[in-house]
Amino acid sequence: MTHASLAQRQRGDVQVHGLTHRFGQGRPVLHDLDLTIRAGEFVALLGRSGSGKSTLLRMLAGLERPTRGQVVVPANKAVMFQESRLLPWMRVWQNVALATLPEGKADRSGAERLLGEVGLSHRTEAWPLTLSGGEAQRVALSRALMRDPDFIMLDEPFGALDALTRLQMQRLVLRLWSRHACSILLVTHDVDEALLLADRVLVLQEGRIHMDVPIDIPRPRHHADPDFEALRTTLLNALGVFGD
Ligand SMILES: Nc1ncnc2c1ncn2[C@@H]1O[C@H](COP(=O)(O)OP(=O)(O)OP(=O)(O)O)[C@@H](O)[C@H]1O
Repeated sequence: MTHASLAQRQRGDVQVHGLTHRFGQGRPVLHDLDLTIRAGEFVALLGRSGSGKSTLLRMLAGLERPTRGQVVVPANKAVMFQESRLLPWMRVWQNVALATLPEGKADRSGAERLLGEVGLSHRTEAWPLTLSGGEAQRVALSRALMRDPDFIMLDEPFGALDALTRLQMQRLVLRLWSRHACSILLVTHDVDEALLLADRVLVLQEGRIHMDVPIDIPRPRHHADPDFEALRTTLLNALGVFGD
């Protein structure tokens, strides 16, 4: 292996080999899955409800151990969920700075800088319960970025937001991704969201990768672009939407 490719792997490749998982004695939820996410790549994971998306994300996040197989993930990683999971008794900046506490000190200026990046400079002193849903997710994004992670996992991060806020958040994620040069795995139910954001879209079906589609449309992307529409049809077909 060359120095360059070794450095790249150390910086952030995610590698999954032969991953199989079952809960208890049930049938496998993930079947012998292989997957690579290259450093800096933005991958979206689509799949019908119950196809195993969150289970795969939890394995990558180290929250669940696979029944069988190998998972190699950068040590410096972060996860963000559909709920912001902020601590209500801490101010916004403290919730963000909390991510650095394992290193021993609360980095207030780092937290405030990131809150500025997500457009919340004016809310650093606020209590989480006074935030809108979109603001709370911006705080959660800042917290995820606090330790300058190589790999971020986003599990339906905008699923609970209204359509307009969701569009704003999608644009924000793209900006943050290009600025912070990390890899991202986005779990979503939203085909358009996957197509707007990702370099590559994976379709998970009953625990297997049924489709792996590179999205070669230049950014910024538009819903009405014919290539976008063609890929939307392909992905909706793969999800079985037209078969119901
Ligand atoms: N802790 C658990 N114990 C038993 N079964 C589980 C557990 N977690 C998930 N499952 C099962 O594993 C399968 C995959 O679940 P998972 O949550 O990964 O799907 P998903 O694709 O993320 O679904 P959704 O889009 O609805 O969130 C489902 O059949 C689910 O019932």
